[in-house]
Amino acid sequence: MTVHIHPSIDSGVKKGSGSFAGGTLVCKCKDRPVKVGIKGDVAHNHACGCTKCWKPEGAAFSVVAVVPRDNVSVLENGDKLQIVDTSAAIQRYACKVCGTHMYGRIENKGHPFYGLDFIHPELFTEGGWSAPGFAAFVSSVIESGVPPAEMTGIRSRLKELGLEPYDCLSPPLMDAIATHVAKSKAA
Ligand SMILES: N[C@@H](CCC(=O)N[C@@H](CS)C(=O)NCC(=O)O)C(=O)O
Ligand SMILES: [Zn+2]
Ligand SMILES: [Zn+2]
Repeated sequence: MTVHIHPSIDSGVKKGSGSFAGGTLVCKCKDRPVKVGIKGDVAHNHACGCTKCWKPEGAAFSVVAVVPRDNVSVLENGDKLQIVDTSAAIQRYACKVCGTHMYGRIENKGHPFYGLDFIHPELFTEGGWSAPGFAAFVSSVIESGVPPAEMTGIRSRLKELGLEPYDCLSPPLMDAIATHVAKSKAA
């Protein structure tokens, strides 16, 4: 049985061009799609298995990356955007009509990732963005209904795709969070 992770990587992870200059994210609506402009390439692109990140139909994982918040601007039909969960650390702005998450923003200035917005690069009309490099919150797919017995196959497939599976974030990102917490405590 083929394990489906996400349509944009199921047939292999496509390398980034190394010179992606940004582009436009577009929601799934045929009528008045929401368009969000992104300047520059994405960073820390990864697959995320958590229940909060937006996944396309049938996908077990999302593909999500960050960009500086100043590089994000709503270009068209922003009236269709609404925050999915105002109590979450990441305020995810989704299209009210098709449900696509267009960007996630952190408003808490004390959060380790404040200043970065979360986006789903598959929504770019352009190609060449930096490829996903690891898989985060892998065990969390069970919370979305994946049978625990499938986890060995899922982790093997992620490794085969070159996406090292972690049940939280990758070690460099966990270290960055811990460094932020340590500095905040010392201050
Ligand atoms: N097991 C939880 C994990 C949720 C979680 O912590 N997600 C991470 C990765 S996106 C996060 O930083 N969430 C913050 C937020 O959603 O605001 C779930 O699947 O719902
Ligand atoms: Zn839409
Ligand atoms: Zn997530």
